[in-house]
Amino acid sequence: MYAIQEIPGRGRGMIALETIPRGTRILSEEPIITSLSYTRDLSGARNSIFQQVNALSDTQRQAFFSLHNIHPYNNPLEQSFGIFRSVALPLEDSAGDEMGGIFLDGCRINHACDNNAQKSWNTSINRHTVHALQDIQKGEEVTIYYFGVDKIRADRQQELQARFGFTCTCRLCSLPPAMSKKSDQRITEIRRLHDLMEVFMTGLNPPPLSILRLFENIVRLYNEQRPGHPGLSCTYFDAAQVAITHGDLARGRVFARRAVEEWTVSLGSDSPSVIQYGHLARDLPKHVLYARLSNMWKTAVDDVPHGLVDPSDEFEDWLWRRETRTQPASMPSQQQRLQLADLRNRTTFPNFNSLPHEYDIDDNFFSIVNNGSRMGSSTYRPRRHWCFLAEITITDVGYFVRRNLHVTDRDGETVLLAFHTDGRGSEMDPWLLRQGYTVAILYAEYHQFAFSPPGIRLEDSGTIKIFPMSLKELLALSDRIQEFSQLLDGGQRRCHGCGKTSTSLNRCARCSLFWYCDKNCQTTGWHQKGHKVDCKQLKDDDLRAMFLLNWDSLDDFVTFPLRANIT
Ligand SMILES: C[S@@+](CC[C@H](N)C(=O)[O-])C[C@H]1O[C@@H](n2cnc3c(N)ncnc32)[C@H](O)[C@@H]1O
Repeated sequence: MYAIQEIPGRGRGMIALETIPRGTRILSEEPIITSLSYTRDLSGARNSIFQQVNALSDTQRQAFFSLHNIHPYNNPLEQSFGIFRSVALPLEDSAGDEMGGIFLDGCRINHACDNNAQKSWNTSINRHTVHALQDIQKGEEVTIYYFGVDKIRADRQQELQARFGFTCTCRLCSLPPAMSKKSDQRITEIRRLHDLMEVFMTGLNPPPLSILRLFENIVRLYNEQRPGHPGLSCTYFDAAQVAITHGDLARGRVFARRAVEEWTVSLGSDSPSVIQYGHLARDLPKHVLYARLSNMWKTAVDDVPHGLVDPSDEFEDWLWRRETRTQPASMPSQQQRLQLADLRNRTTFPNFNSLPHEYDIDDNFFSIVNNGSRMGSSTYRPRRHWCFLAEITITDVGYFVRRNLHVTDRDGETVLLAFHTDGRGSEMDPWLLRQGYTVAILYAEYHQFAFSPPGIRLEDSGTIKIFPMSLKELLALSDRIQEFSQLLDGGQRRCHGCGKTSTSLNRCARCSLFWYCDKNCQTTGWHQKGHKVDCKQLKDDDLRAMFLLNWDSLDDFVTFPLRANIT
């Protein structure tokens, strides 16, 4: 499959003698010399290596002494140690201790930052393996990545020079500056998301949707960096764990299978990861983490929506629990304009994870003006109004510089709401800053804080309103308004007292949103159907305006008090 050959400017290297398909095991090799870490016992390691060299056959010893050595030496003992330090590859002994080893072919493989093969020590078979990460063409050099994690170009160059004595000229290192910068940005972003994940994971009950979003972004960045990136397997596996800890066996199985597929390609079907997790993917309900944190995402293993094929955009939407994309808002018809807002409408009242990201132009919320190109001087403006609704769950998250709250949306996602307003939150009525009350934030955006998980950075106190009721109560009120206040076909409405529909009902003189046949029905509505409470709440002009505003068309931004914006 391969030959070890001289390659101009790189010493010797491994060349494919035929096309090697992705996932092929190119090499499976035992070490001829091993040593524990020499930093602990330098002279012991040096002597042990030299003894092993002397015990090799003549052919092997000759092959060993022809290996690459970047260290100066005066005698065969120093030479042996220099070679070992220059080219040894990591392995584990049977006790799990980390060691280094010499592999006559494995140690000939050169580095590329966009390597086409993956090296690994396989503890199931005690061999060093190399697998093709992509199809490798006949005559192409087989390359591996000398580091453990992705690094930006400058760091790679500096470390390859310092540790291995060469300047890398691979495709990734030779990209034009703009593309190289983009690649570095992706690598930095992947690292940042991994760090963020660590922060999340140390929390007591990390918000699962936010974590899933993190993994989704990491997978996207890996794929943009290069398809089949070896980091994908662990990310899919982490996503599987999040799904199953919340009872979602269907997605857990898809993620686990993807992880196992990627590991099979890069490590082989006999690798410990594939053996252990392949079994897990087949028997998820028995996993120790199953529903460990909650059962809020409960699904059975086969609960994949009917008709969805993997891969397809719809399948990915389902898998990553993406809010289904809504149609861009168009001008509402006269009939629609007469409709009262439904606070359960997810386009107008999105949950946290469906909010536009502050640096993203989301077609659902923004449209381009000036007809210019996206890169040019054109600007964007919201195409509709939207409002984030969430219940205050913690009122005193750090009081020192500004007021910070924790709020929870209707999907159970808890996020930080940080007051970056002029008064840093002091302009809020303290009586309203209570656990269990509901915040409404106009034009809220998904903000990535530097030192805490994503949340909402509130800049304008005119865009927030707190209603003294729980989110559940607010949504229930919205449901009643949908049922009893909407104009039905033929100009009818439904009586809130007796439920009959008619064209000649009288409306409540106080709130003007509920309709009744007569005094009797109004008394029934007031005392038996809760209108006494609703009507009192609806005295707040802003609450009434939430239902009356035409959210679908935007002439100008609106702020609280909203009443002024109702025509
Ligand atoms: C493990 S050895 C690889 C085999 C080596 N080329 C040989 O002739 O035995 C590592 C050394 O190979 C060379 N090397 C590896 N990757 C290289 C690359 N992309 N460009 C230039 N030299 C490289 C460097 O001298 C490095 O110290």
